Amino acid sequence: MNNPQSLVIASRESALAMWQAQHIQAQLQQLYPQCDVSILGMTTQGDQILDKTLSKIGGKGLFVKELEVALQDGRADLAVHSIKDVPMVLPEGFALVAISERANPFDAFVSNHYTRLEDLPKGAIVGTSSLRREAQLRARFPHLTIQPLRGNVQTRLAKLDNGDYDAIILAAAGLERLELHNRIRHVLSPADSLPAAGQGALGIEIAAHRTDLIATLLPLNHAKTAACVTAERALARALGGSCQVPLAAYCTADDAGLLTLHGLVAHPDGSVVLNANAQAPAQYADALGRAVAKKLADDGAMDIIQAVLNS
Ligand SMILES: NCc1[nH]cc(CCC(=O)O)c1CC(=O)O
Repeated sequence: MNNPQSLVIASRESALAMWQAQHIQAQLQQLYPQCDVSILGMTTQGDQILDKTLSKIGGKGLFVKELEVALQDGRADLAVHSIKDVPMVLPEGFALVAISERANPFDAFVSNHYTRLEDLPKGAIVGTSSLRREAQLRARFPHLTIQPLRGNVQTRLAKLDNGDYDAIILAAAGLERLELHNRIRHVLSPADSLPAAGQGALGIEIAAHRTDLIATLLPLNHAKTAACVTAERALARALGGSCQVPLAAYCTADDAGLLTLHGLVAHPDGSVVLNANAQAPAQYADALGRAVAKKLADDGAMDIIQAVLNS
């Protein structure tokens, strides 16, 4: 059935999540002009619990669970997520049907007084609550002080502007979507900060029993992005990854469909950084992810990950 009468999109209520839901809403409205496409905004546990480090309270699933309940009970047809916030293994009964075209995949350096990471003096305070960002920063710039920073994008910027930090690291995509690109001083190269699996891409989730929606939503899928994100997520999944571990995965595709996947696992203190990469045609995206994960595991990644999970 490719002429839906109505589609309800479940979304978190943060400004970034709402922008993302509206972005998909506009695409669906263009595909199906007769359809009534609406957004159901919801607050999730992840939005409410701001006082603890996210990795200690259950991780990324906290941002998607309420949306999944709405999918399950039929209040919504699809959920739009930043795919980097979606756990590598979906709960039983849910499926990702589409991954839309990726925006800027990189991390951004944001500061009111400095232009680049290289310019920060010894002891300068950099805000991030991502173990992935922290580990890479500590390895490359051991003279910096890393301090936790949570909240939505606007909250984090307000904490920077208060003077609590000399600089903060945020995903470039989030800032660009919110028309805050003027806050970006410098986009970090993958060598300075390899991004999280799926960073900058959106994932469309449905309840698995809603097979009627598959054909409807398939046009939202961007094949090249989907192949890259599939490889990145396979790597993260093979290493038991979530935001609870300092893990990065970034894949590019050339015009012939050849994927190049980079993976990184690092100790949060920056003392060990493991890198691995490999190439494969797009149809082997999942195997490519597992192959790079295997290289990292052979180099000792599981010891680092276990130590972090036990700490
Ligand atoms: N962890 C929160 C989150 N989830 C998605 C984005 C940005 C958009 C994206 O990566 O697609 C952000 C903000 C950030 O990491 O700075």
